[in-house]
Amino acid sequence: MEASVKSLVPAPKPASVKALLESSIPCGYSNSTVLNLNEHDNIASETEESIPIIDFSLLTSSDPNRRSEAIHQLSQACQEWGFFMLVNHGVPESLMKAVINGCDEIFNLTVEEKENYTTHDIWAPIRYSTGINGVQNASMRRESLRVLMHHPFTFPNKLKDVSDVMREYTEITRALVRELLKGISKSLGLEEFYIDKAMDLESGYQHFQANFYPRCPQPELSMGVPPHTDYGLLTALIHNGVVGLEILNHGKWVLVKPHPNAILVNVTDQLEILSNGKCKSVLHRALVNSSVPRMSVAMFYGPSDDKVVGPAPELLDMEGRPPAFESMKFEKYIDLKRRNPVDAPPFLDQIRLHAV
Ligand SMILES: O=C(O)CCC(=O)C(=O)O
Ligand SMILES: [Fe+2]
Repeated sequence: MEASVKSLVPAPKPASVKALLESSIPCGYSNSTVLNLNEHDNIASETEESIPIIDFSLLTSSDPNRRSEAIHQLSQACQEWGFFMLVNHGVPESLMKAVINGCDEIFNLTVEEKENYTTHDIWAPIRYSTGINGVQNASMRRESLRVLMHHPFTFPNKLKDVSDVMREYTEITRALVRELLKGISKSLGLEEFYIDKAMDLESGYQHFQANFYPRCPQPELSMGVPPHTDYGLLTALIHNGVVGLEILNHGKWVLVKPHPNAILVNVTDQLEILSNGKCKSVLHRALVNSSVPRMSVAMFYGPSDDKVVGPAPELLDMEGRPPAFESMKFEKYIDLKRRNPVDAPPFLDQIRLHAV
């Protein structure tokens, strides 16, 4: 999650991984106000469909037929799943590994160092937190560090050994996401730079977030992150090969299986709004397990805070449909969404004007 929901209790001192594991916060916390324990039910079976795969090299192909086929697949993925695995993306495997390995340095910082980055200010360029907004209970068992990478690049000096790796990863994935948004614009019948220009992506934000999910002796009673959608336009995620992410598809939770060297991309709230509900910002959650800690790195991309986001007028004209969402400044959206209680219906549904 980029920005976070309103605190339910005052933020505790930041917990180290070890402290978290040994913490008095029980792993299974049966009276959690946030976690619906039945959420562990309704899992898709192994044989059910899996997340679409998009070949990035085809999206940028000079062969117009291959490109339009790839754009069609991208459109299906964004509209039916809201998630896809991106392969042949050109990000070197060694760089992806270095990013994940670099997270060890982040989570091995001392409690005092982490404390320097602990703040309730969701606009802070560097923000360390445990759980969500400092609320730690059985449904939010994770540590995370979120950093503004664009712009400016604010990766902590303290972590200078991994800073160059993170900068390289920031730039390469930024170009990748802008290319994807060209494909998505085209798939919506818009000019290929439509989203880039309308959202002024040059001045938009890119946040890095490293997540650490410690082991939990009773994973069935707990969760790393409860069901949520992300705020911006797109999110790109890599992880340390340990499964745990689940996405909601046709009412069933689908476990994301590792796909070698793939980057998992998901549509987020502002893209659903801009596309007038065609692209879907889908609920997802992270589970914990009893044997191996899990790590993930999310890159969040979005417009600048002062951008007013609403359904694209050109799309409404083209399709003769009314707007499915109200328009508002992105900073207002963030503020309202973070005040939405974790167990309330997704905020996006609350500003929906009618079903698409
Ligand atoms: O760790 C994961 O797999 C997902 C994290 C996530 O959804 C988020 O930070 O918004
Ligand atoms: Fe997320």
